[in-house]
Amino acid sequence: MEASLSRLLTGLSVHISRSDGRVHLATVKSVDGVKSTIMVEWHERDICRGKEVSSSKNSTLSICVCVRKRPLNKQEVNKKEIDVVSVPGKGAVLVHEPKQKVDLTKYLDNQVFQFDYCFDETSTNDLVYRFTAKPLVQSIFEGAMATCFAYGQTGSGKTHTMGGDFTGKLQNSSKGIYALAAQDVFALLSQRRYASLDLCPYVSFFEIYNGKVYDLLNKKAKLRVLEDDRQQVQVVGLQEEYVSSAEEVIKMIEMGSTCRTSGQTSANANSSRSHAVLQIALRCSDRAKTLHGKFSLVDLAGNERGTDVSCNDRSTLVETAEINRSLLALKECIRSLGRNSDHIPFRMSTLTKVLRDSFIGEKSRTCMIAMVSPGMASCDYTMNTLRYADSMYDAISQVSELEEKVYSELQV
Ligand SMILES: Nc1ncnc2c1ncn2[C@@H]1O[C@H](COP(=O)(O)OP(=O)(O)OP(=O)(O)O)[C@@H](O)[C@H]1O
Repeated sequence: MEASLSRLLTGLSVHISRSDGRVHLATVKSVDGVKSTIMVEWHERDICRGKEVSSSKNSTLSICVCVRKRPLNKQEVNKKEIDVVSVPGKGAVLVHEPKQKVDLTKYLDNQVFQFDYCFDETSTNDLVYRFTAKPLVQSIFEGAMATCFAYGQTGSGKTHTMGGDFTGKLQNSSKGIYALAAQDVFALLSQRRYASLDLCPYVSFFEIYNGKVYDLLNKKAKLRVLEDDRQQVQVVGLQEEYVSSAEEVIKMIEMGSTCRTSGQTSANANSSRSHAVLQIALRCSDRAKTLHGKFSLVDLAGNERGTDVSCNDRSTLVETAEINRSLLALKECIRSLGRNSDHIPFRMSTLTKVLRDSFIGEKSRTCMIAMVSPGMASCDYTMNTLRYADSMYDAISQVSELEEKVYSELQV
């Protein structure tokens, strides 16, 4: 993990603020993952200066787009699949796309994409969490509506990243972003600076399948989505349970995930056709339980459905159309958010409707983690995933430099 972290950050240019107000452009020289510190160097009146500073400050960015590459799995290794994805560092990802010239000679077309962060196959969930969802947890204590999406083709690692590891039907959720976020919510709740807010955490967990909402904490009850005349969207009857520990949240995730997959012929195939949404809401302890901040963590449906036109039975076509619509709507909403547009097209799909809070207001914070499979057989899907993420990254005009996001708040 330390090696990955170091590769990700070393060489980056960062702005550091001195206590007297001066700001220097410095370079990250090394990273100490154990002490959570980084060594930075800068030039001051031609003299090279260095300082070890804490890297634990949070980002202030409103939208962050990242890529995570999973390792080749056993099957791919057995089939001697070629790894066509490289993550050289500094937010870049390369796809070595196999192509053929008119004279039939084969060659690799190297496609380069740039994102906020790219995580290679050695990166742990913990590392991915630190750079993606962790800064959003703090933001909900400051009143934000935060959302973290896992996007990608079936089998690319969305559930592994969000929900933790599955062995058969058993799930170990404690290592997924859902659980890591829940643990941090409870850690922050006990901090003195937030204790005075008297906030209570509540959890809901639901899935959206074919444009319908099902409550995963209430026996998969089918729920209606209504919008009132003040444009407030309500999922009528959604169970929202008070939680007193991260362990309780983990139990709910495991229970809800079982409910999500039970009764289906193929658990994985089903999960890839629905969007799962875990929400952690912080409410004031007043009578009305006023909403203070909310974190929505979304494990999206597999995006390959949207491009796969080979299957034409009716239910699959309906599913495909719905997934297409919702992923397109999501892209448009995030692009509009990134451009600070007045119009957010959240009514385009049930997914964006129920997440309306996430796309409006100044306090909205979003993170998209695009998962890619490394094998050559997945190359087209990988390219589609990266193009989708790239169109969001591209649209985020107010995105500041990578170094500013991570370090500009550092005080030396
Ligand atoms: N980064 C990773 N490191 C190790 N194993 C991984 C990683 N990502 C995914 N896997 C493994 O790959 C398999 C498929 O991953 P996962 O179920 O998370 O994919 P998915 O994108 O959620 O698929 P679906 O859309 O079908 O739900 C799982 O066995 C998972 O444990």
